[in-house]
Amino acid sequence: MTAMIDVADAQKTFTMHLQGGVELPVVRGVTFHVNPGECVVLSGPSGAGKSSILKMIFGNYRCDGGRIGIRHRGALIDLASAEPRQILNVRRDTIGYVSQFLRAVPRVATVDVVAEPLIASGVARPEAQQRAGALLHRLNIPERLWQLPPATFSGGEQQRVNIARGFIPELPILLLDEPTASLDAANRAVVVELIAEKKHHGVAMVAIVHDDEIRHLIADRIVDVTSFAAAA
Ligand SMILES: Nc1ncnc2c1ncn2[C@@H]1O[C@H](COP(=O)(O)OP(=O)(O)OP(=O)(O)O)[C@@H](O)[C@H]1O
Repeated sequence: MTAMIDVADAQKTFTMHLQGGVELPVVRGVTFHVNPGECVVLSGPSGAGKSSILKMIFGNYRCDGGRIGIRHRGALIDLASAEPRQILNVRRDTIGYVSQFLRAVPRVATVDVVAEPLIASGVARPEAQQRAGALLHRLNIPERLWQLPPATFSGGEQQRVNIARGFIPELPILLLDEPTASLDAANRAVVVELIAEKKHHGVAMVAIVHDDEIRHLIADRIVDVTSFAAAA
């Protein structure tokens, strides 16, 4: 099977320019792949480099070496050496990222915050809003809140809006950074279902989850990043 994500020997060292150029090696030799329809969960203790690896795959952190192979519109491209414009194209058409926190534009109604990625990809506004509403409904955001901006919502409500916004586009790769962190059991179960549906549609996912129960429910494989820790 052709992998959607193929990371080979990737490494990252942070250079602390404000601390006299101190070098902080974080990971090296990062090697794993993700097939379509598969969810790989990164495990390892706090500070081991899980989020850094996710950001390397999203092109937020540039690698110092190795390859981040991404299947984009049928061709394999290396994000480790890609130009910024190509990274933006990959984010538009191929890789979605669900971060832990919602970064919403002020004064935009919740339903539009969720619908926006679909509208940006060419879906007509009424259909995008209808699909956004269906997802908000599944995630137990009451309809009376849909026209309000999410800025004043509770932490868990904001996270569910964020999940809806992250899951709504139909992209072939999805990166999940603690998608269930502040959710109750019922909403955690909805997220597990949404992940299962993405798998069914062939989406390749890389996730960070600290909850052991969720990890075992969603993981097809677990990659322990401790083995990639760079010696300081
Ligand atoms: N932008 C950055 N600049 C400098 N150091 C960084 C940066 N991002 C991460 N690090 C360092 O890299 C190491 C790994 O951090 P990372 O967030 O990837 O770990 P993690 O395994 O995701 O941890 P946690 O489970 O606590 O979120 C940490 O020591 C962190 O301080």
